[in-house]
Amino acid sequence: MNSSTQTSPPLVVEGVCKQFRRSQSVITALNEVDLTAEAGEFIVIMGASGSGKSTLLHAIAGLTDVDEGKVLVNGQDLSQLSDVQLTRFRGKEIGLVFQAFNLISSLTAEDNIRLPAPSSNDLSKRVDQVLGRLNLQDRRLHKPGALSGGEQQRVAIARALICDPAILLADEPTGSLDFDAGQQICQLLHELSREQGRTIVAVTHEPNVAMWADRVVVMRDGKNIAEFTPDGSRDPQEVAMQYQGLLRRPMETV
Ligand SMILES: Nc1ncnc2c1ncn2[C@@H]1O[C@H](COP(=O)(O)OP(=O)(O)OP(=O)(O)O)[C@@H](O)[C@H]1O
Repeated sequence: MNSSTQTSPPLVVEGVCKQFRRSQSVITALNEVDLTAEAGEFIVIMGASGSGKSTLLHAIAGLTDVDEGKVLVNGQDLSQLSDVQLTRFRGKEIGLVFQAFNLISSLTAEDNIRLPAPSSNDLSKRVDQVLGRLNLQDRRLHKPGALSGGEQQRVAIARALICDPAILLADEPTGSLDFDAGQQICQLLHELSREQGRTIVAVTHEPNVAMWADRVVVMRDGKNIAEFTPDGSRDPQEVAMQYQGLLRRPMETV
């Protein structure tokens, strides 16, 4: 681990570029993206389809190599790690949550949560803590098929938190949920960032999700062109107006 671990922000993205080659064409998915996230910040990334949101999240998770620039998590430059080191580092420092939950259907909620954690003397205590915090104690022995969508996503978040990662990344975390369940997940992410000083970065299309963020980063054509701070009124229309206003501004003024 890098010696600057103690003082570095949990997440620094510096000048990251990523292109994909498709037969004759080259697609610029990320174009010199810079982003710093502090401990306890809940950041939401919004942008039109194809603007590079998922590619950025994957680059932060070390799931996608970048062509230029670097991603530092807790001071560690991901590009300096071998594949084995990166897998180990990701398991410890980066929690991942997906739209489709990605739980193992044959395992109970408790065993899904336990899965990524190396066995240790205090693992059972940690599992109990996480189950308790996510209000899942009475669901611990249920398999995913016997859980609601919101409960499944809470299990997925518990699994992402079990190793106490520096950052939690969520790709459309409410995309498979109805409105109420989605709002509960947003509130939970908001509370986790506050209570635990956890840095959370979520990708979404929905103003209903973005309104819970400390900071909304707006992406267009692979570039984070602007950002704004929701005013705390939890008004999705207000967030949608701010977002659309920034998105419509000509490139030279943003
Ligand atoms: N593996 C890949 N191979 C080729 N092109 C890709 C690949 N992944 C992403 N792209 C392209 O890169 C651009 C950015 O894609 P990305 O998935 O990051 O956008 P997004 O903002 O997350 O979109 P959406 O909201 O639809 O999920 C798009 O033009 C996409 O087609």
